Amino acid sequence: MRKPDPSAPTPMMQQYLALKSQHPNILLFYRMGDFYELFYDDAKKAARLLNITLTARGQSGGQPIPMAGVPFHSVETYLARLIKLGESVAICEQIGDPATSKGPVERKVVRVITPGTLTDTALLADKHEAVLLALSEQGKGRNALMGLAWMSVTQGLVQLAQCLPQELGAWLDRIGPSEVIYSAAASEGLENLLQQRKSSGTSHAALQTQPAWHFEAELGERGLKEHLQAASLQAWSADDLPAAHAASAALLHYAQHTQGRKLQHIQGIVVQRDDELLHLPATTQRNLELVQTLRGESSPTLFSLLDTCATSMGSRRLKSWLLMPRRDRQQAQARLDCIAQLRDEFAPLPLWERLQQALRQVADVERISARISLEQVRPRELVALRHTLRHAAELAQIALPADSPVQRLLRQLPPPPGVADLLQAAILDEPAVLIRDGGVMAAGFDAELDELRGIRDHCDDFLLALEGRERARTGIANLRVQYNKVHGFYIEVSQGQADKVPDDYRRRQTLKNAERFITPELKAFEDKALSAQERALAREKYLYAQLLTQLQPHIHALMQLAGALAELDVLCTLAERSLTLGWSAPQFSIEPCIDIEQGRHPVVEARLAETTQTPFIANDTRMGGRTRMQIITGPNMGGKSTYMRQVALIVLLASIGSHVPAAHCRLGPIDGIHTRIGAADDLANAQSTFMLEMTEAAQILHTATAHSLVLMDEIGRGTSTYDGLALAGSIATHLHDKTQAFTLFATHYFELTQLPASLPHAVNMHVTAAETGQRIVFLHELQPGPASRSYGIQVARLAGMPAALIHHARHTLERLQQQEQGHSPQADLFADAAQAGAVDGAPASVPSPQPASPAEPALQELADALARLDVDNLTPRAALDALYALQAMLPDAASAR
Ligand SMILES: Nc1ncnc2c1ncn2[C@@H]1O[C@H](COP(=O)(O)OP(=O)(O)OP(=O)(O)O)[C@@H](O)[C@H]1O
Repeated sequence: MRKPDPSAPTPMMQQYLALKSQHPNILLFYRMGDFYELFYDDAKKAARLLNITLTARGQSGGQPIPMAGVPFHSVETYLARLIKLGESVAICEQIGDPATSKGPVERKVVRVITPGTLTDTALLADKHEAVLLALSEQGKGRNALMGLAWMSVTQGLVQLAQCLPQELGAWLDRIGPSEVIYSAAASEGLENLLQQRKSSGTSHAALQTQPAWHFEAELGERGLKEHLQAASLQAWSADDLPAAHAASAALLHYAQHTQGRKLQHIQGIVVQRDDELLHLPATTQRNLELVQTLRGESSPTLFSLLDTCATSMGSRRLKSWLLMPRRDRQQAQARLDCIAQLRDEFAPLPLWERLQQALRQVADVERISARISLEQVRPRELVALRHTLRHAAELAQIALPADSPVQRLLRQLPPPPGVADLLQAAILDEPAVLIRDGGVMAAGFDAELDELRGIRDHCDDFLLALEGRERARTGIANLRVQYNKVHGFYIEVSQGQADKVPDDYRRRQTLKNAERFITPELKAFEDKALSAQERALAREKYLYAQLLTQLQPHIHALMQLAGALAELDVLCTLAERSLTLGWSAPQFSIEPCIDIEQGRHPVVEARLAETTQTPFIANDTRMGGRTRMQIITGPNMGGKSTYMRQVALIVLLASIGSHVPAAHCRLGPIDGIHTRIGAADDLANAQSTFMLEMTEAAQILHTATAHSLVLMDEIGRGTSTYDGLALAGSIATHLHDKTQAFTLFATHYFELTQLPASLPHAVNMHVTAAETGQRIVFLHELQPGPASRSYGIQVARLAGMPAALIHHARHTLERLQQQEQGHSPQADLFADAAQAGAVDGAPASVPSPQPASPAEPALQELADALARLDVDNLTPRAALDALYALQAMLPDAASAR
């Protein structure tokens, strides 16, 4: 006999390795009793990521096998951490019976959890959509085309797009996927782009490659048709998109693979086209703090201010409206029409409030429906669904004028008939958390279950009744029906009475003083009773599965209902926000314009109201016609950034069909909002602040059009004054002459205020401040014309700089200003450029100083005299005298008088 090889893997390890080979790139959680164990490299990685102990089990090739494990009852916490880190996990369960297994228990990977395919309540935040995106590539060089297909598994809507490779970044910003899958044979360009976005922190999406053959256009088209049960995709305008079809092939395959089943709940496809959506690059999303603050927090943001939604479905929908606004105004106008009606009284409450009260009772129908389809739904979710269906039916009954905008939405609310009744009949009002434990199905739903439960619950009653009947039948007064673990149920009769038992009594056991019998009736009861508990549980599980099957045909209708509820919720929210925050409905025009009266920054306004209770100063914005560019100057802290952002936010809010924080707003066509505001150092990507600044500015110059809104905040400050000034001037001129975008250009370079002299569509604006003594008060009012001076030193003083330092800085400033008055090339930089008509907007090179005019020494004298004046200590009389004296010093004093 051959001796077993001690280094050969054990049967269990063989099983593990076979399973692991099917999931080579992700962590395999291998169930062993009360633990999930990980082995080899998986164990090392998990130990590092989860901070759990790395141990060893057995040996392989003479080496100990690394092992790490997590208890099964707390697995969700560990999974959540891994998913957050972008990892994917295959869950392998024991599916065989350990009692009857020879060798290792049969095991199977029952689900794969990945960042983009989450459906689990415990792993998925209520207000967050986990989006899976598949990317395919078609053609090469000038014919290259990217195909995109994406979905949230809990939403059941596949979205498709095609774009040029250079447009992919904008799409990735727009979609914000949690996970991206692409071909293992992807081009270097695609691989680099994805990796670079990840390493620079632009995207946190997990990246997964899939075999190239998963990206088959024909396969994708067929898959979509199957899901939609349609002969063609023409009705969705999605029939001629081979690259997107190829991506959807991989998308559907991957999603189904992770869920371990076909996705029944895919209810539609939407084709997104670049020219139909507003451009909102990642930088804009970040700079405008739409859903995240610059510090990465979730509040205060525009979304956090808006989101008073009654349901999570509404919150998710609102977020997607904010991040994917459309260019055409039809959709926005339709929403505005709804909001107008929702703001109306619907005695005794405004309509929005009446509806929102009902919506507060509504559960997350979208996710519940998806989980029904994936057979993951929990009993209590079904109870919540039942309640929701009743509320939806009531909402649908609200009498509104026929064909009014809200009525059209309400018409989509009647729930699929019969579903609420079925759920009512099938599920207990307060079922157990998991079907695993039983106690879920309602009484009266299934006769067999009722009987099994009856036996279990009424065992004692039955035995007492039987005892009574048998005593009467036999005439044996001390006959007793009893039970013990060894012999089960029996009828005990004392030895003296044993001869009175009827013929159907079978002897079970003879004791010294008694005989024990069983009857056919008692035997049948025993069979039922002993297994009633187990069988009741098995029956419940069976019935629950049957119920889910019965619900499958209604998924489509439930998903539609979810969509209507979500939309209604967002519209009610926008109506409420507009009333609470004092917003007004924007008007759309076909003429290019951004015309805002009394505009406010909604988030800064809310914060001011909360913290200091100071009012926000509203400002007007008039662009269009002649004016395309505002050069904005003014002191630090004056409100330049706030003003520029408020214009962008108002434009965005109007584009999604919301009211806006302004007294009045008229808006022409807008195709994108581009921003270049401040720069957080991109250390991770080893890009200098200045490099990043220029990269972002370059992107804007390439993508913005005459219909874009561009915000440029202090461009050029990351380099030397002359470089920065020259670049800032050139960029402004390019935006004015070439791009012709609506541009808000804030700058600290006073020289740039000379640009409007040569740029006919540019105007100077400044934020105001007042100085009292050495103090400065920011008025935050936007006024025409350039700022007269900056207040850097006053702001530094406000910031708490030491008094001595401020004093020193004042002196240095005075000296510098005096020198500049003598011979400053900077002051003339743009005047010169303007006169020379600077080619392509580039300011002319630094000009040589002009020959001194004969008046200059006299002016210098005058300036010196002015500087010497101690204005604070002058009496009114002395001040008047000083004024006369100064005037007399003017070179042509005589003519001046
Ligand atoms: N219109 C306004 N009404 C009331 N307060 C305002 C207004 N605009 C700005 N503020 C307040 O002033 C602060 C500074 O504004 P902001 O950052 O826009 O100034 P800035 O001119 O861009 O400054 P810097 O040039 O230093 O970047 C804001 O945080 C806000 O509290």
